[in-house]
Amino acid sequence: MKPIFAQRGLIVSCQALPGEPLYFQGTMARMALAAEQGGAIGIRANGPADIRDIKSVVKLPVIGLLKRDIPGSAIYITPELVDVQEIIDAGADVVAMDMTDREDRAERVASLIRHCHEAGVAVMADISTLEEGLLAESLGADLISTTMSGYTPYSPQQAGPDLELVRRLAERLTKPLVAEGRIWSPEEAEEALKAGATYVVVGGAITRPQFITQKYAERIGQWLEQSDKPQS
Ligand SMILES: CC(=O)N[C@H](C=O)[C@@H](O)[C@H](O)[C@H](O)COP(=O)(O)O
Repeated sequence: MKPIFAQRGLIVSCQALPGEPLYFQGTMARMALAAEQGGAIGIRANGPADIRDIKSVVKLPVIGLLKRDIPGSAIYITPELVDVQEIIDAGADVVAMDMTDREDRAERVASLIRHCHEAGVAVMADISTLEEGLLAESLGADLISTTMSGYTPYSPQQAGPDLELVRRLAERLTKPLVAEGRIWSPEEAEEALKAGATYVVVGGAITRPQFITQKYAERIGQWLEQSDKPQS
C-alpha cells in the first residue's frame, strides 16, 4: 500500500457527537479547513456525513471511523462490516477501527482489514496496549494508534498521553505508529514524536472548545480560590 500521508506530522481529529455544541452539519468541515490552513497533514473524522463534508473542502487524507454503540458490546469504533462499508463509501482514505483484544474478534477484524484492502483503503488500528498493537500489525493493519489507551479497563487510566506505550510500540512495530489520546499541548506532541511516533493525532485540544474552555476555567478558578486578592 502506498504512503497515505505526504509527510510525518499532525493529524487533527474533527469530531462532535450528538449533544455536543458543535454537532451541527458543516461545522466539522470548517474545523478541518482550519486544521488544513494551520498545517495539519491529515484529518480524523467520525461518520459518513462529516467525512463527505470534509472531503469536499480539504485536500488532506481523511481517516474515517463510525462510532456506534451495540447493546452488550464494548466495541464502538467502526465495529462491523456495515460500518466499515459506510466509511469506505463516504470516501475515507483510511478506516479506523477498534483492535483492542476484547470479545475474541481477531478473525472478524482480519476479515474487515481484508475488505478494506480489497477496496484500496488503508486501515488504522485503535489499540490500548503493546500486545494489541503487535496483534493488530500481524493482522494486517497499516497504521497502529494508541487511541484506546485509557479507555479499556486494563490500560493505564491517566490524565495525559500514554507516551510509555508509544515508546514500547516504537521499539517493536514496523508499521507507522500514531500517538493519539489526551495530547493537549504542542510540547506533548513533540514528546510523542521523540517517543517514536510517526504521526500525532490531536482532537479535543483543537476541536472541542467546551473542553478547552473548561481547562482555562478550572485553572483560573483554582487560582482565584487560593488567592486572597479581593475582586475589584
Ligand atoms: C477513545 C475514543 O473514543 N477516541 C475517539 C476516537 O476517535 C475521539 O473521541 C478522540 O477525540 C480522538 O481519539 C482524539 O483524542 P483526543 O481528543 O484526546 O485528542
